[in-house]
Amino acid sequence: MDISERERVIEVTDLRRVYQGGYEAVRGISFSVGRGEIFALLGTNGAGKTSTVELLEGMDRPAGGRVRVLGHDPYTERAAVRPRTGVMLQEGGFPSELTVAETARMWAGCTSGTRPESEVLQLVGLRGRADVKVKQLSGGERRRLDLALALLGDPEVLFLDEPTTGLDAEGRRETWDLVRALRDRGTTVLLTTHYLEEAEDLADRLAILHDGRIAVSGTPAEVTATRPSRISFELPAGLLPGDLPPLAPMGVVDHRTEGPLLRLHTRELQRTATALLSWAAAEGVELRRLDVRSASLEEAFLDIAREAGGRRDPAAAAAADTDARLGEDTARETERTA
Ligand SMILES: Nc1ncnc2c1ncn2[C@@H]1O[C@H](COP(=O)(O)OP(=O)(O)OP(=O)(O)O)[C@@H](O)[C@H]1O
Repeated sequence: MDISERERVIEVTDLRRVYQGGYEAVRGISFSVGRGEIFALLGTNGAGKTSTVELLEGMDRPAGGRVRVLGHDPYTERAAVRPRTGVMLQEGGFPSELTVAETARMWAGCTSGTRPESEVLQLVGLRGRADVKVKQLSGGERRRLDLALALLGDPEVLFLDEPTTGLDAEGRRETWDLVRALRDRGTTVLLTTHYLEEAEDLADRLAILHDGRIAVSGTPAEVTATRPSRISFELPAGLLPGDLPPLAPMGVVDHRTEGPLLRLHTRELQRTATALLSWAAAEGVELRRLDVRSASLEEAFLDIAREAGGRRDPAAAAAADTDARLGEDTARETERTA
C-alpha cells in the first residue's frame, strides 16, 4: 500500500531542534510514516538522528515545526501518546544488580504492560538468561533486553535507536526477523541505524540525514536509483585516461582519478562495462584492480559522507570519513562473503 493511502502514524513537518548554546542539530526536516511501515533514519555521526527521534518520543519541545504521533503532540500530550509507544534508547542504563527477569518485572510495573514478561524475553531470545544479572550480560544481550522492555506494552509505534549495535551477525538477523514480524502485525517502526545493510533489508522507506537535513529519502530502491553505478580500475604504466576511447558514448556520466585509480560513473552499467572490456581486449590492455559495482544504498551514503568530508568542520569531517571507511570495509566484507 502506498504511504498516501495509509493512516499516517508519524508526521513530521519542518522540524527543528536547537540545543542550549544555539547549536541547530535538526534544521527543518519533514517526513511521515504510515501504519505498519518500517522507516529508517540513516546518517553520518552527528547528523541529527537521535535528536530527531527524541523529539518524536516527546523528550523535548521542538524549536520549530510540528510532530504528531498517533495524531497527538508527543510533548504536550505525552499521556495520550506514551502508553501506545515503545522506546528503545541508545543506552538502556538498567540497574546492574537486578537480573533480567527482575528488570523486566520492574519495567512492567512502570508501563501499562500488556505482554507478559516471559513472552517478551522469549521474543528477544533472552528467556534462558532470565536469572542472569544485568551486569553479566554481553553488550548484545543488553540491547536485546532494551528491545524486550520496549515491547512490554505491546506498542502500536516502536522507536528503536540503533537497535542492533553490538549484536553479532546472527543476533542482528534475529532482531530483523522480530521487527519484520512486528511490522506484519501492524506495528509502526521508526529506527535509526549505522548499518546500511539493515536499512536496505528492513526498511520500507528511509531518509539519509546530513547536517540536520534530509539529504535523500524514499524506498531503498528509489534512493539507490538516485546514484550511478561505478567502475574503477588502474591503467598500466604508460597509459593515461586520455588514451581510453571517448567516455560519453560509452555511457559514462562522470569520471575522476583517485591516485592511480580511474573511477567511471555510469547509469548503464552493462553497456559501459562491455565497451570498456571490449576496448581492453582489443588493445591487449590489462585493467588492474578492476572493480565493477552496481549502484547501492551504500554508494548513496558514501557520496553524502564524502560531501560532508569536504564541507564540515575537521572533527565532523573525520567522523564522516570514518563512517565512509567503515562502509567501504562492509562492502569489502560483503564481497568476500558473497
Ligand atoms: N545535549 C546536547 N547539547 C548540545 N549539542 C548536542 C546535544 N546532543 C547532541 N548534540 C549535537 O547535535 C548534533 C546531532 O547529534 P545526534 O546525537 O542527534 O546525532 P546522530 O545522528 O544521532 O549521531 P550518532 O550517529 O553519532 O549517534 C551533534 O553535533 C551533537 O554533538
